[in-house]
Amino acid sequence: MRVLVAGAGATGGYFGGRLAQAGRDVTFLVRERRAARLASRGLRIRTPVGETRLTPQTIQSPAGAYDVVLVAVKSHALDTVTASLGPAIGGRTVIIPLLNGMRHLGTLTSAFGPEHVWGGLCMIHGTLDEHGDVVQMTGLHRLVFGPLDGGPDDRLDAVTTALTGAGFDSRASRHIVAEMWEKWVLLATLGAATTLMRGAIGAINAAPGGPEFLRALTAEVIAVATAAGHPPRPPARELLDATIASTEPTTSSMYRDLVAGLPVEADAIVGDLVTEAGRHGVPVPLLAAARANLAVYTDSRAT
Ligand SMILES: NC(=O)C1=CN([C@@H]2O[C@H](COP(=O)(O)OP(=O)(O)OC[C@H]3O[C@@H](n4cnc5c(N)ncnc54)[C@H](OP(=O)(O)O)[C@@H]3O)[C@@H](O)[C@H]2O)C=CC1
Ligand SMILES: CC(C)(CO)C(=O)C(=O)O
Repeated sequence: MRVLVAGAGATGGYFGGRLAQAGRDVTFLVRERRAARLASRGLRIRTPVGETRLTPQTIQSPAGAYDVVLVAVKSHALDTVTASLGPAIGGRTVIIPLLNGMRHLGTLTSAFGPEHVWGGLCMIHGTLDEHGDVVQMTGLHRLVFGPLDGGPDDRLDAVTTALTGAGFDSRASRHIVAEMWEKWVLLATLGAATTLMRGAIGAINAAPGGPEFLRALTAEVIAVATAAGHPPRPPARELLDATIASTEPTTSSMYRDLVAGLPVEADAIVGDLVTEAGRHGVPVPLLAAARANLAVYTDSRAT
């Protein structure tokens, strides 16, 4: 199976790199500067247990169809990458986005049709270092994917074979929309809390009023997801409760971006939940404050 990974950043570089390392036919769709960096340094992946260096196949525009396209760009790059993907999409191509939030499903489905777009999510604490090398900061590395309607799909077995057994946790799901919402709830809580408080979950829990703040924010996010028809199921609730109670320096990719002065996915991760809350009449003062905080940050970057 030919796999195209659009974006060779923290997530695309990690999961695409691991697939390539496992001998899968992987090509990265990258822009000029990233292509030059990958050509000179290779794709280096640093993990808590060691470092790998690969020589990745890269292209700057697709010239033919792929069987699987993993979309691994930030939400602000989605329109541009979507516009460039056309030639990569053949009759049976499956597009699996790794983006956080849900809005990208609409963008991809409008551009390519529902028959091509599956759901997907990844769990990793990843970043790029000053050399552009991929850094997996903890042992977490999970990929989940599946048809949006959960129904049978004659491409599922081949896609599953292509994306599993490559040195990270990976599985197909018949409930991918529920799993994406559950991940969104977790990530929005983490992202809103850490960016608003400018600190990790452990530091927030050590602050006076910090645990109460985290519990109140979590309750808001769960209330929105529940009103939208996607209440997190018990295992997701348990993970969320454990995450917000943590004393560890747990952060989110949005927090790491903010601290680095990079653009943040404010609308896709937090803003859309506030909009959803408004639609259902759910009061979300803390989430709204997190959205305002991110808007101030975004405006300050522009000036
Ligand atoms: N990092 C993490 O820990 C996690 C991130 N996520 C989610 O995954 C998604 C991707 O995030 P992440 O991998 O961290 O982001 P990164 O910023 O690390 O990587 C995104 C990559 O996309 C590339 N890109 C942007 N526009 C284009 C384009 N038009 N064509 C080709 N490549 C392009 C950028 O390359 P260039 O160098 O050219 O700018 C960059 O390398 C986000 O939605 C994020 O929320 C999910 C789980 C964990
Ligand atoms: C849930 C978490 C923290 C890990 O995958 C994440 O998705 C992120 O940091 O963007």
